[in-house]
Amino acid sequence: MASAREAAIARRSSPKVTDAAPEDAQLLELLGAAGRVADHASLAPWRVIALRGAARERLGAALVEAAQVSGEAAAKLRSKPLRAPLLVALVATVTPGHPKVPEWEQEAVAAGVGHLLSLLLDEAGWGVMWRTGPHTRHPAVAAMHGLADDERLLGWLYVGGRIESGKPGRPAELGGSRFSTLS
Ligand SMILES: Cc1cc2nc3c(=O)[nH]c(=O)nc-3n(C[C@H](O)[C@H](O)[C@H](O)COP(=O)(O)O)c2cc1C
Repeated sequence: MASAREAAIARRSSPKVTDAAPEDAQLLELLGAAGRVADHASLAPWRVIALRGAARERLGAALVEAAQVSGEAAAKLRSKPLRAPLLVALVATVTPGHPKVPEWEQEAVAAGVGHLLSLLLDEAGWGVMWRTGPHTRHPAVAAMHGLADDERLLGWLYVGGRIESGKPGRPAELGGSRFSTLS
């Protein structure tokens, strides 16, 4: 098993994947670990929804409704969710007006779960790519997922069988101005 550091350095996004996908049981196991991110007041302000099969077609239809396009543009948009056999929708379940934990902190926790889940899926050998787009928070897209009023979509992890690209990932070294020390 890779160390957390080794897994982070090895991780890279997979824009193209095969039709293989992890079962719900494996997703649940990995989510148990991903849900261990730091979480102010332990609100667990997140949930995920696995979209498989025809649910991806319903998402495509919701994207077209959101974009108000037709013809070729609609066909292109409708097919986007079909690029992977499994889409893991990442949802921030925000408690508004919490006395200690503002909304941005709750979204940060949900995003942390998304990043850690993406890392764990990558480490388990799956191809993963986090995708969003201009319609991620459109009401039609929220309705397709059955989101409640205080739930916000953070995008989808597109997951499938990994195709080795042979291309190197981004370098792990930090350049320039991303680190400084105050003392
Ligand atoms: C919140 C979020 C949304 C993203 N949305 C998209 C997207 O819609 N389209 C895309 O090509 N990449 C998107 N990305 C970036 C890719 O997932 C990926 O991280 C990037 O291409 C860098 O490649 P790497 O992860 O292999 O270093 C998104 C990443 C994050 C964290």
